[in-house]
Amino acid sequence: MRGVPRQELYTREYFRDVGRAWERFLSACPIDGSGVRNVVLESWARCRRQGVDPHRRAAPVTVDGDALARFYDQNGRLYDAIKTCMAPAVDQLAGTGMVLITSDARGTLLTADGDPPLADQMVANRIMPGACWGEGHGGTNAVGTALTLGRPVQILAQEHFCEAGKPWSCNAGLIRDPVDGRILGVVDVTGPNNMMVLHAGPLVATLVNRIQSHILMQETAERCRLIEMFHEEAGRGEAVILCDARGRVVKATSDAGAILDRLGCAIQLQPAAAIPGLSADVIDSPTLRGLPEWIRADWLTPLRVDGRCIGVLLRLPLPARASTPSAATIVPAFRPIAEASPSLAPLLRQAEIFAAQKVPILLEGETGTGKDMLARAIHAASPMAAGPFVALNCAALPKEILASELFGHAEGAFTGARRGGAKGKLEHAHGGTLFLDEIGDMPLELQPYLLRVLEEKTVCRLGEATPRRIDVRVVAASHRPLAQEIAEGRFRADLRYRLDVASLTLSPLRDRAADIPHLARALLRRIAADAGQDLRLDEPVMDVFRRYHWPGNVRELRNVLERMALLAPHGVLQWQHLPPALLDGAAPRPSDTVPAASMTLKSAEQQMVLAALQNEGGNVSHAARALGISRATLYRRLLSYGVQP
Ligand SMILES: Nc1ncnc2c1ncn2[C@@H]1O[C@H](COP(=O)(O)OP(=O)(O)OP(=O)(O)O)[C@@H](O)[C@H]1O
Repeated sequence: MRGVPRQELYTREYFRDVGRAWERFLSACPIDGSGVRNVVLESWARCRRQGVDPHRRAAPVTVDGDALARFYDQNGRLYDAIKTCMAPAVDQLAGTGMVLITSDARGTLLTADGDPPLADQMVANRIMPGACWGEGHGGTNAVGTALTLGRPVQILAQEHFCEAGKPWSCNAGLIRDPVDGRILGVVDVTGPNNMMVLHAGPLVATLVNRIQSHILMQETAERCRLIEMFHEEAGRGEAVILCDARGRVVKATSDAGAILDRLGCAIQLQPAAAIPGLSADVIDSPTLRGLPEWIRADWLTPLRVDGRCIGVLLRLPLPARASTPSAATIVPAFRPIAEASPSLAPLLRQAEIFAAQKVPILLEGETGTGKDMLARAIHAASPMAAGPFVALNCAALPKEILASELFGHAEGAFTGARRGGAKGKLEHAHGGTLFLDEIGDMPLELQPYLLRVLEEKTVCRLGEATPRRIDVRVVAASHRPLAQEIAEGRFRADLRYRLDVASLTLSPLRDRAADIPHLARALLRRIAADAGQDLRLDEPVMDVFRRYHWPGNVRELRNVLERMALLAPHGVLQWQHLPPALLDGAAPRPSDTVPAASMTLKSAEQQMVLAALQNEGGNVSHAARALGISRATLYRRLLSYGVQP
């Protein structure tokens, strides 16, 4: 094998040698020293490896009929540029003995225009839109081989691997994206005349340049429009990345790179760098298929012109909140919970995903942790939101009444049954959500019936045999872990498995001390709004709140705040308004690192001091006197407990 000087390429002898070498190649005979160009021999070897049929007389048509219109759409920008820039050359093809071809990046032809006398031969070999001349389909040819090698290529007559190409010589150049250099497609000049095609290089290069310049102009105009939209849309202080329709970064705020790092996306925010998986196609797909996991759907703002997505704004969560989903990035139904309890953000993210499905959801958590509130938010965030939300407490009713409340009853089903029968909560909740609170207290005998309803999605009223179809999402809650109820024989394992398709456990307030200030302020805002009064919490009170054990969880916190609000004449809730139980119970928690003995002593002293102050109505002098210490000592003590006198 050797490189062949250009002037020898179009001699009769060369083509005779190439023809012989091809025959030998097909019969698997050695062809060393055949004189055929390396670029051709290497391509033949690739074709053989890919199983291309050398006797193929026509390239395969891979896109036709309705698919052709979609194909032009998908290559919209390239196709427009080709049509605009090639029109003058196409108009002058008559009498030239030439064909002008363009293809996409796979070698599927977008256009094929020829001198009219060549039309029949073009059709016979499938030099036409929709036919694929990629090397793996059409064998060695300028379009396919240029795409494979990533550079301009000429392939002359016998050098083609398939018979379909042998009547032609072709000269191809690559169209590259002017922003990132990616190959977009090919321009190719083809004809039966080797000489003419060999000298078509400048024509190919001119057409390629025109097409690339046209695309560049379009891209530049679009980027300017995107930057305008960026300034209109992005708020001050936001961390935002602006990407074009292919996910390529156009602009980013200075903090965006660091946030991306933190989110685990290792890309450098340089011009033309692309965010993998972020493109107009993904954004326009109904389920955002292909969107990388680290990007949340609500961080995306598609930017459209005439309905077409030309780019996207990616709003990143700010650094302090980047490790967990922030309240701002959580769907509105869950936002009040997230704002009051930031530590619940990961759980709410899961709830958001569960809410979107119709699966049963099980909520576990101590009393007062917010199960009822979460159930309502799940309903509001679900596709059933427009339907009813019906709640039933399974612990509150005797067995017979609970059965009738849940399943409904037929007329005469039992003494006292309603005339005409009555719907149960399951039927009332049709098209919506049924919240079964304290499910762990549902009598064992009723549990199989509920299980059947969940499995068959039908309900039979008591005293009736006809099943009625219902479309209900069940959210069940239990303040006792159901696993323990099953172990003690009070709950059926099969019902738990059915309910436990998606389960969420709300942790007790004492385990999320960081939430306490947020919760206290959120609850106080609500109490203040109800009372039509301005209410404020003194910081020392917050310290007591943080230390307290909260057996009644959020409900208890709300009750404490309501009580304090009643006692606070000027709307400032201070430590002297705290209920004694809180002062008594605000001893340091076992998790504190103070040694046990000193902890007891310290807490006893603290309780004594605070109780004295409370007894004296907050008067420091009187309390100091009652305790037998100086005012200065009392102040020092209070400061050491974190209480501002
Ligand atoms: N994250 C939260 N943000 C604001 N308020 C909350 C939150 N969690 C709970 N609450 C409030 O606490 C109170 C108790 O909540 P909820 O009734 O939802 O608890 P629960 O777990 O269902 O209690 P139970 O097990 O006793 O039925 C309600 O007033 C609720 O509004």
